[in-house]
Amino acid sequence: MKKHHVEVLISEQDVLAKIDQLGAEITAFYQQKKVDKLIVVGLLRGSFMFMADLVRKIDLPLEVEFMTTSSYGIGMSTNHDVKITQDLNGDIKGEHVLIVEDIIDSGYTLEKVRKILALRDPASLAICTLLDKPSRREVEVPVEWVGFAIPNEFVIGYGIDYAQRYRNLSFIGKVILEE
Ligand SMILES: O=P(O)(O)OC[C@H]1O[C@H](OP(=O)(O)OP(=O)(O)O)[C@H](O)[C@@H]1O
Ligand SMILES: Nc1nc2[nH]cnc2c(=O)[nH]1
Ligand SMILES: [Mg+2]
Repeated sequence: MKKHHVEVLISEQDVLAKIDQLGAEITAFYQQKKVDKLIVVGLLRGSFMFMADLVRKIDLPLEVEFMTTSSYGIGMSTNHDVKITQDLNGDIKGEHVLIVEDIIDSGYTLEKVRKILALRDPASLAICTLLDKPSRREVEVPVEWVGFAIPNEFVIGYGIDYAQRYRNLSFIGKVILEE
């Protein structure tokens, strides 16, 4: 870990207000489609906190699943080699699936997960990400719900790490490198 400090980018209050809004939009969308059950898939580890708060704001019958992906290791850049280190437990054929992610940056993680899950024939597949860094995109991925579009800063907190630290912060911060 390089010498650095952390500044607040999005406050806890703003994060929680956005999640209220996302939960209401997601609920209305699937109610309108008369979906009777949703499978919400969180991508570990980054999405664990967002997932926990978001599902409490989705007022639909749902099941929770997790998949573990990894591409950033201990540094600040992706190696583009996204690994699925733990798969879903259940079958999603014929199910309505919502993928929940903390951040989309290059797009490689969500592109891979979206492709893999689409091959399993779900009834529908959608993505909700809390953060989006559009200026960093290297591969295009359709994303149905975005919480905040953010500038090209290395962010941490609210589940997101720098070398595995800071996941426990309640706000989204940015890492400022020193020297
Ligand atoms: O759009 P991309 O460039 O693929 O980057 C986004 C992904 O990178 C981070 O995960 P990471 O692989 O670091 O693992 P983690 O979720 O365990 O922190 C983040 O949580 C996203 O999953
Ligand atoms: N911690 C962290 N992981 C990321 N993965 C992709 N973008 C980011 C980022 O800004 N911060
Ligand atoms: Mg991740």
